[in-house]
Amino acid sequence: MRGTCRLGVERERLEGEDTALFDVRCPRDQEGGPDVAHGGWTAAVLDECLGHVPLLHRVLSVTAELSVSFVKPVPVERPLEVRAWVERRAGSRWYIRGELVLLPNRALLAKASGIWVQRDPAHFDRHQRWLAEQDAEPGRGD
Ligand SMILES: CCCCCCCCCCCCCC(=O)SCCNC(=O)CCNC(=O)[C@H](O)C(C)(C)COP(=O)(O)OP(=O)(O)OC[C@H]1O[C@@H](n2cnc3c(N)ncnc32)[C@H](O)[C@@H]1OP(=O)(O)O
Repeated sequence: MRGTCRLGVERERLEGEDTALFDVRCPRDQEGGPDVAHGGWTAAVLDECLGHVPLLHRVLSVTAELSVSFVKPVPVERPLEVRAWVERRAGSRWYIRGELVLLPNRALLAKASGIWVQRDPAHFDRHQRWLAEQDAEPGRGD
């Protein structure tokens, strides 16, 4: 699959059954320090890539938990790669891990693990109904 996204994911592909590879480049406008990515970009791109693993299996899911280790500063506008793989599945939960590396040497920059929960296509419609209830009853909070 080819394309671009605002996070700088340029290409994604499955490698075997349970691993996906993503060509990534941090856009200059995601800079958080001189020539390095904002940590929010690193977390977002790992969320995006790890969350695509169920999608590549035609399963819709949302992120329930995400943990990120920032190992090294991430340079902007350099070729990077994310490798994401399924650690295990339990019920509707997908436990997924991933790493962000600097090409060509594959030096580790960040790693992540998280839980994605399978949803049906009505997920966002239910959310809109919940939001309308919130608007109808300000102060309720549940
Ligand atoms: C998705 C449909 C999309 C359609 C359009 C396509 C667009 C393209 C795709 C776009 C993609 C965009 C993607 C994005 O941008 S995702 C954006 C960031 N994430 C979110 O917005 C998620 C917000 N949270 C929720 O919606 C709910 O809290 C969820 C859905 C996560 C759980 O809600 P709820 O609690 O009501 O669900 P349930 O009671 O039925 O439990 C279900 C299962 O989940 C397990 N569990 C729950 N919480 C946790 C947790 N924290 N850790 C571990 N596990 C947890 C639970 O044990 C159970 O497991 P099992 O017993 O079944 O095994």
